[in-house]
Amino acid sequence: MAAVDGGEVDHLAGERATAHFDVDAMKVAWAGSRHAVEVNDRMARLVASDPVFRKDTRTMLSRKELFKDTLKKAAHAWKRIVELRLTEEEANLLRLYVDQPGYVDLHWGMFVPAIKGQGTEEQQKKWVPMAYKFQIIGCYAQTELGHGSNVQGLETTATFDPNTDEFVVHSPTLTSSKWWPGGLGKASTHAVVYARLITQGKDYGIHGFIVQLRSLDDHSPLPGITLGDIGGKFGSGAYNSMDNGVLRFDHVRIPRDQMLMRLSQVTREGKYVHSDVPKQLLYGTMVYVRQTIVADASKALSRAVCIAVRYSAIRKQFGSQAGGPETQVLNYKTQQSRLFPLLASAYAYRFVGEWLKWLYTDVMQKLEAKDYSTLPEAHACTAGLKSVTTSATADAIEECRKLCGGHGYLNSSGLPELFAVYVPACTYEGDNVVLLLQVARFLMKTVSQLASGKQPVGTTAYMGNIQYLMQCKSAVNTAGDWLNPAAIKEVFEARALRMAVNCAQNISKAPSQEEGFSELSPDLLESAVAHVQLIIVTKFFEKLQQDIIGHGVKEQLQNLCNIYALFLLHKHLGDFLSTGCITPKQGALANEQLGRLYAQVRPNAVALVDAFDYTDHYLSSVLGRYDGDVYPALYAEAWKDPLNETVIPDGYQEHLRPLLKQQLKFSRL
Ligand SMILES: CCCCC/C=C\C/C=C\C/C=C\C=C\C(=O)SCCNC(=O)CCNC(=O)[C@H](O)C(C)(C)COP(=O)(O)OP(=O)(O)OC[C@H]1O[C@@H](n2cnc3c(N)ncnc32)[C@H](O)[C@@H]1OP(=O)(O)O
Ligand SMILES: Cc1cc2nc3c(=O)[nH]c(=O)nc-3n(C[C@H](O)[C@H](O)[C@H](O)COP(=O)(O)OP(=O)(O)OC[C@H]3O[C@@H](n4cnc5c(N)ncnc54)[C@H](O)[C@@H]3O)c2cc1C
Repeated sequence: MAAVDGGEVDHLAGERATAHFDVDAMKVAWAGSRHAVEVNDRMARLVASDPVFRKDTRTMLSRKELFKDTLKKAAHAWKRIVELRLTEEEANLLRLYVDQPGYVDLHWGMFVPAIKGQGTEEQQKKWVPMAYKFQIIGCYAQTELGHGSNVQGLETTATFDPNTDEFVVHSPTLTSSKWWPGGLGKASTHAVVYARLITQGKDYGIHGFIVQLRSLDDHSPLPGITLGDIGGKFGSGAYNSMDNGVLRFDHVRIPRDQMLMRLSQVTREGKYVHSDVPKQLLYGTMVYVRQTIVADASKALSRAVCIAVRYSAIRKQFGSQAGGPETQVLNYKTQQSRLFPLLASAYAYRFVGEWLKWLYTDVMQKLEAKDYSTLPEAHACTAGLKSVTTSATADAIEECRKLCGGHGYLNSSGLPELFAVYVPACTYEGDNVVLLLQVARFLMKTVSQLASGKQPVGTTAYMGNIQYLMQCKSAVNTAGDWLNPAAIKEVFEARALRMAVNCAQNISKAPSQEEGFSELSPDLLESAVAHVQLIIVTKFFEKLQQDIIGHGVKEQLQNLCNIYALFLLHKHLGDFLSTGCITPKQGALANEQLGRLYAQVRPNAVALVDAFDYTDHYLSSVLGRYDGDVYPALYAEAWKDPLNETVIPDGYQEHLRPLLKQQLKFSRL
């Protein structure tokens, strides 16, 4: 302890020695089980030890080289999966640790789930085995040039022709071109295409269809199909490994049985039949993926935080008196107050992601039993958590870059690429603002039902306590009182409910519900965020109620949970004050307690990021190396840049030499 506070520990081994908890047990808490630690570790090492999966020069490749490299890695990964007879769990992890976005993400992540979720048993029997053996490659073609968020506004048509028992898929306008689907540009042979179903002259809205795009013999586009890549994207390397595509149909015919018919059918005669299931199940694949994106947020955030914490323990600046050692930047209170809430958020998102996976599985089981009652909550939770965790994670990765100073801006820090790959998560699978407005809509509905005496359940159950929560005053009197979970939960519940009720009251004053919703939408966003943050805080507390084993593990998690909650309270102090949930004095006490908690985390910080159990290969950061040997690695990495392949740069003879020889002179000189 003294060594850390005194700034004498100058390498990571020393940092690890100051930890007050059992790191191996924390690895289990983080991964979910001992089995999960073992399989994660095995797959990460398998990838790290395979030269085909190297990624240290990735940011120096041209787009074409990068794409070819992605194809190579995907094929090699598949070869290893088959050779080693990996289970589905192992195969998913292997792909995760390959860590290069590519067509396989959409094939496994959306194409297969769309067929499983929306196809009949017969359709699943036909298509899923082909997809599982990679005899076909699929993508998810929903978004168009003119519409992404407004799914009901899509323009592609699928018109039933009873004469031939086929659908005719067509792109009637430029804006109806499919635009963005990952894997579509160059790799996919098939797509699940979302189009307006038209039969017997009537438009029945958006439905899914399986459409073959490319020949299975030579990969050329099938007649009537125009397709390609939509062009380079943000950042070097990064998401440019993905072939996001454009696709147009010119009266392309597909058999009737390639309409995904689990939710509704078109008969041989062309009659439209809708099963008695909610039509929102059409959006089921998006709900599934949003749930996986929350788990991904904790992965991305923990990677960035791992890099920033380790480097902050190595990096020293100032503080040297009379030749004494300088201070580790991790010892600066400002560095701690920026970094430790992000560390706490990584753990918070991990646990809420775990819970969301449970919720999703539970909802799916209920749907199988034709109980659709929990669908709105599943939608609100997945949409809200996707939105809040991805926005915060994107901001946090950028903050970690800044926390690493100048070196954080180098590609070799791993942070620029991580940011560029991650930031579109705020947009794909639903723009974060659009999704929060869905949560707000759900909250307004719940509030309006309170008057009729309907008891809210699940994550809105707290709203049932409206009499108390609308008028309660926090009893916090000292900084230490903020360590009481009940005190924290109460103010988070009161804030969320009061914000929702304020919005509902203001909407009710508008000429119409719709106008009120639109006018109040900025406030509704904040109300939705307050509700989602309450869910995250609550699920962290619930995690602490579980059986957590290992010396000191629970105590560390308690600290992180309190940091997460009190950091939010500090950041959104305006909400808590304006709704009268706390007084300014109580706000100041929360901040005081935060400072104390940071001091408790400090000696454990490096061990807390070690518990993520990331290999150096997965982190791909010279700053985040496990051994902390940062400077030689930074120095060596610079020499790998193609610019350093020659001492004299290309272009010297044409452009530098003439300049230096002053053959071009200003006439006035
Ligand atoms: C392991 C591998 C993983 C692979 C992928 C992993 C990570 C991602 C990696 C890379 C990215 C790769 C892929 C990206 C893919 C995509 O982006 S696919 C395209 C995604 N597109 C969207 O998300 C579009 C967003 N828009 C919408 O979801 C809807 O259009 C919207 C909900 C905004 C509005 O729909 P609309 O029908 O107009 O709705 P209403 O507002 O009128 O609502 C009608 C009622 O339906 C309820 N509802 C809406 N959505 C859902 C839903 N998903 N589930 C259940 N219910 C839903 C809504 O609440 C309304 O209910 P009430 O009438 O109020 O009761
Ligand atoms: C990297 C990446 C991968 C993708 N992969 C796929 C894929 O595989 N398959 C696929 O089908 N699609 C894919 N997409 C498309 C993606 O799903 C859409 O881009 C996303 O849903 C957002 O829709 P949009 O582009 O139409 O945004 P827009 O809706 O046009 O958003 C523009 C702005 O308008 C605002 N806005 C829109 N509607 C409202 C509203 N009602 N109220 C207030 N503000 C609003 C938004 O907040 C945003 O600020 C991908 C996108 C990206 C970036």
